[in-house]
Amino acid sequence: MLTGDAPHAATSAGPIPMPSAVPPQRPNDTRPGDRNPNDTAAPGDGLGEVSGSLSAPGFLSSGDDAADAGDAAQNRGAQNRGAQHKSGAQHEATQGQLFETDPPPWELAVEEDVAVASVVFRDAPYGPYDYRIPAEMRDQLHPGMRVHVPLGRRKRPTVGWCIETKIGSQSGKSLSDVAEILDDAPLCDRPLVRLVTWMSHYYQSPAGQVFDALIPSSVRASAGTRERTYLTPAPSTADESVVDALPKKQQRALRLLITAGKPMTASQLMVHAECTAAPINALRKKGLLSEDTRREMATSMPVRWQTSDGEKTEAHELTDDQSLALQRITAALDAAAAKTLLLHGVTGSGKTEVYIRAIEHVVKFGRAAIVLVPEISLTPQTRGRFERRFASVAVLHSQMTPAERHFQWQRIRRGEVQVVVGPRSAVFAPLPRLGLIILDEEHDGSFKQDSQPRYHARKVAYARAQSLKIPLLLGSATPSLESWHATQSGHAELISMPSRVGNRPMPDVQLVDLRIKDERSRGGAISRQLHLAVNETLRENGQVILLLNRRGFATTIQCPSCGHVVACPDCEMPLTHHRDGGKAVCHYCDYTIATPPWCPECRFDGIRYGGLGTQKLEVEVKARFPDARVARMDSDTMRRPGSHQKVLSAFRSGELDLLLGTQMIAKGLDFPNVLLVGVINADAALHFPDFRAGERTFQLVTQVAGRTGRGNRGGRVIVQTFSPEHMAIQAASRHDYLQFANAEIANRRKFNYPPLGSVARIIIRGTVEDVTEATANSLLLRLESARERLGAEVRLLGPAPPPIAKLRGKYRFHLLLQSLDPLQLGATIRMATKTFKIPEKDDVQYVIDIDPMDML
Ligand SMILES: Nc1ncnc2c1ncn2[C@@H]1O[C@H](COP(=O)(O)OP(=O)(O)OP(=O)(O)O)[C@@H](O)[C@H]1O
Ligand SMILES: [Zn+2]
Repeated sequence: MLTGDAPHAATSAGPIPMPSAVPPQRPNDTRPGDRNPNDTAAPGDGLGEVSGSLSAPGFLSSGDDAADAGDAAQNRGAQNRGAQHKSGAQHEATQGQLFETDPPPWELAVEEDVAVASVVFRDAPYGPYDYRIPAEMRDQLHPGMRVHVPLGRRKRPTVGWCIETKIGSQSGKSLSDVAEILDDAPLCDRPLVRLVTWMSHYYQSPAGQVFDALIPSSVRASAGTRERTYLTPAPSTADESVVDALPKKQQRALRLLITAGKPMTASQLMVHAECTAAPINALRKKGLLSEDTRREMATSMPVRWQTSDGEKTEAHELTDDQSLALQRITAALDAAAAKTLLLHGVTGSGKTEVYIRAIEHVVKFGRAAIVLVPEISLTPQTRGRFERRFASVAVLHSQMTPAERHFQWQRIRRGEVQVVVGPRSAVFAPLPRLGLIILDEEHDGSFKQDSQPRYHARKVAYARAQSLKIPLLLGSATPSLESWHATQSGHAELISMPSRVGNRPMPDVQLVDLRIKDERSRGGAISRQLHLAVNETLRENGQVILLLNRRGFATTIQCPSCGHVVACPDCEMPLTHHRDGGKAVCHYCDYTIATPPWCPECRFDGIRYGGLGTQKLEVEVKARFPDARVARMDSDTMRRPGSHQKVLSAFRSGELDLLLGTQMIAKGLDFPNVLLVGVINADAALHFPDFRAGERTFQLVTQVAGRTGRGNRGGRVIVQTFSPEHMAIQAASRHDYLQFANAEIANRRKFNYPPLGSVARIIIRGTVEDVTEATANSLLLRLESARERLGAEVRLLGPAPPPIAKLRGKYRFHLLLQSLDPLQLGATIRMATKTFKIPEKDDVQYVIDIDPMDML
């Protein structure tokens, strides 16, 4: 979400126009296939099929809800799909075949045949292109390895990824040769290579770039390793007379190496034989030593993190809800089926304990699990909960050094790890015997990557689980509508845990209507009720959490005389005033200036800071409650590694009374002494021009409310809002997920928004505004003609300037595509962009975002 904790409501821009009716497109007799035989992104046989079958069930990508939507056009879509895709059982079978490991093709080969490698590249041209595999490399080259190959007319040596090895025909003789193999072993196994090609196809992102997302750069660069050369006696030394004929020192060194019976480096041998380098070099020259160079970790990695914030974790005796949930999960595990399960458990229902038990079941059978969590949840608390229950856990997080990351990756790949816990990229963890994937807080926005490849970890996890025939477990107190809808349409199994551990009641939520003047406090952000409640809580030695989802001090800097708003020259967004350091900062690009003392337009002395950020709230809190020990948690105060942990353990141990901050404090925290949660402005995200605004607001309020009432002392919540009657806020105040989900699904159905239909977005950006717009328009024309040629039912909207119309000095336009069928959507874009070239002088780029999570 760019650089801000919460992007500012872009008040100047209106909502993206979304006409309410889908213009009916005449369906063609021939339904568009989703793949093009020449398509670079779907190389090889059947890979296009894979993408088809993975998205066909519509789960998380929507697309087959047509049947329950009921109108004629939609039913037509359903029939089409019926014809295209096989029924459940058949479908399973196809998928099984697709994911089976093929035998190495040359086992079946006839002699004249040529071994060929398909290679993809990071930069254009992306490939895949075929290369001949020289005979001596045949046994060494496998998919998932990097190679050096000549590329282009000038035969420029280029690094590429091998995605397939196969037998080519005689014409293969004209192919260039693979020049060099760069890896000793594949960096990913075949199912992962297939995942790459699927992602490349589905997200329309070059496979070479997907590999880069999959394999950490630290692994590609062998961070923290060095090359060492090991010596062993050469075969000729088996002849005693050869050894006997050597000078004394050489003899001694060689005999030592022979009796050692294991390889040694030259320096090890020097120590053992108490000699200098000279005799060893002499032996080398005589060919009496075999050398073997290997790359290995420079040192064993120190474990740098502290595994606890002071919480004690023992195994709990399961509640009835937990036992039932666990039974359903273990049944899926035992059935070895690619089943998706949604664990909908209210806040504090003990979902983590269920995950741990499920993983114990997996580990018992020698398999391993991945647990994906939002980055923000990678607190010592989460770590501790897993690390204390399993012998071998790898926690991946953003503050690891490259060497640590590489070290963990190697451990994981060697099969030494039972559980990998990490943010979205951990979905690619190369566990050799993966048995279960879990997404905790599966609704969280951080699972979507906002740079190429713009994948969603839930969808990728789904694809990986399907291909390996293992269960995928999604957990949340506020499931995404995508996952919820999947349970309603039979694509996922719903497991509910409707009550809290120990039958603790859900906290009482009180709404404060900020429209009523008396409710607001004069000049401050804290209402009278909230003020009283904080005081009362502090008197009882309880702890308080206050949520304000906007960082900084003041969110606008405006001149009261001429109305000028100080804005970023590159993004045209209002700058946020940060009191520490007296800075004005752009939350989109981090552009920073000293806060202007007077109006830069009219020189009026008395510029005003409007709006409210966490820094200002902190000042107010300290003034109102001078005796309280207060800490602020937002991305400004949490920059340094370990700062999170420090504040949280101080809060747990009771050294702090009040924690205020952005959404960082809303998630996952489990502190029994929090008796009061205050939400300063629940509507902050409600009026965004985004169809998910209501969903985000519901999730945020429900999640932060869930931080209280987790101990024996109860808890309550005060939510300040200008829209107390809004459905999302009403439902959150009653902890009523079902009411929210049903109402929201009905809303989305009106416009076929996800999860009922699929959306894609193309962002076009450039340095000159009208050139950029013209490019967007010509892309639109191509999309229209592709739609026509494919007979695809796709709605096209735009081009229009998005709410962030300028970013980092570039003008932006976007096009939105909507369809009930993700395959038609993908095919239309693929066809339209296939040969779309923008002249270099225009300086315009475009990015495709499939299933976008924001519209900014
Ligand atoms: N069976 C049990 N008996 C007693 N305590 C339990 C049991 N299961 C879990 N707990 C405790 O209940 C608390 C809440 O559990 P947990 O944090 O897993 O909830 P959660 O469902 O993940 O909530 P949230 O969605 O709010 O993060 C924890 O302190 C946990 O140790
Ligand atoms: Zn900016």
